[in-house]
Amino acid sequence: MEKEIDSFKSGFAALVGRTNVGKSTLLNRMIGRKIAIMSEKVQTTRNRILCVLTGKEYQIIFLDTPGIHKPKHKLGERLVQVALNTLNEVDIVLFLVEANQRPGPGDNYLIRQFADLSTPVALVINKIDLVKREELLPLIESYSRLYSFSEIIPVSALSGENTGHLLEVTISYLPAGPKYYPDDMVTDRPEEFILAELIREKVLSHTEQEVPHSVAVVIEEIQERPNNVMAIRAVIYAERETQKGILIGKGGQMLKKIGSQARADMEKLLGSKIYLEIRVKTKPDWRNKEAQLKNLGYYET
Ligand SMILES: Nc1nc2c(ncn2[C@@H]2O[C@H](COP(=O)(O)OP(=O)(O)OP(=O)(O)O)[C@@H](O)[C@H]2O)c(=O)[nH]1
Repeated sequence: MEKEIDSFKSGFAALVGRTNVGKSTLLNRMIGRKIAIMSEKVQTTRNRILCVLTGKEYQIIFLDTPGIHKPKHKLGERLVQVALNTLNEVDIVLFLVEANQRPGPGDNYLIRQFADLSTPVALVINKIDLVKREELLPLIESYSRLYSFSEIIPVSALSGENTGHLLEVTISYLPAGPKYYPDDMVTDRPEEFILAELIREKVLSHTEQEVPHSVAVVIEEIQERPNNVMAIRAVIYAERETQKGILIGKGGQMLKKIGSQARADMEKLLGSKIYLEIRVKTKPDWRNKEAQLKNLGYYET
């Protein structure tokens, strides 16, 4: 195909993969800025995060789909649906797997969803820094037996190895198109979402067991004040009183820690001085109540 230097290319790329394969890390690596939430614990990306990467001749809109997994409750079902709908709307699906793991039931489940897709799917083998080169070939072979991938690209999101190539390949799948977003636009998620995710990230990294996944964060108010100051009010919703207690901590210590670390990240991201006020409330069993899910912003149209 002849390269059309004059034409601008733009389109959508969906990042798909089991939880913890490194989607957020890869997205952040490609965008060059901390947008997606990162955590050691699984299932942290609940919402679809959209990032925009604009180059001289291209614009890629990345959709970071929520970790697809077998749904256990209503929130889970909804997440799977959102993720699958996304795949039909994009120009390329980047299917992320880990170099240090054989294809498992989670991957098979995802690959089965690809069967009805007309979108090209690229197999992106992440975390190649964790394995020896010679281990890659058998892994590629076993994935190739499961699906006919349009591309196979080994990368390390952590070190950045081969992520430039991944970028080039992604661009090659974009159609000629307009610049949808201004150059300086990195994400079209409402600011609230990213701010809430920064708080939830701190909750996840400081709490254990059943607390993290039953927590939702809502930004109630963002107020711009003089001298580049922003005042932000947030609520952390827990399912039970005991969890609320853990989140507040002895003498408010835990909440203080969560707050000051989230604030530091917010200041970095927004370049403003931040006044952050966080309260903790309980909303019993919110995960199974559709109306409450809607209130908490988990339903997208
Ligand atoms: N060694 C190594 N670790 C990586 C690499 N990419 C990501 N990780 C680590 O893998 C873990 C999960 O990464 P995330 O980016 O949070 O994964 P995710 O797929 O977004 O996870 P969810 O949000 O749960 O879907 C983190 O501890 C990352 O530091 C890589 O290329 N090499």
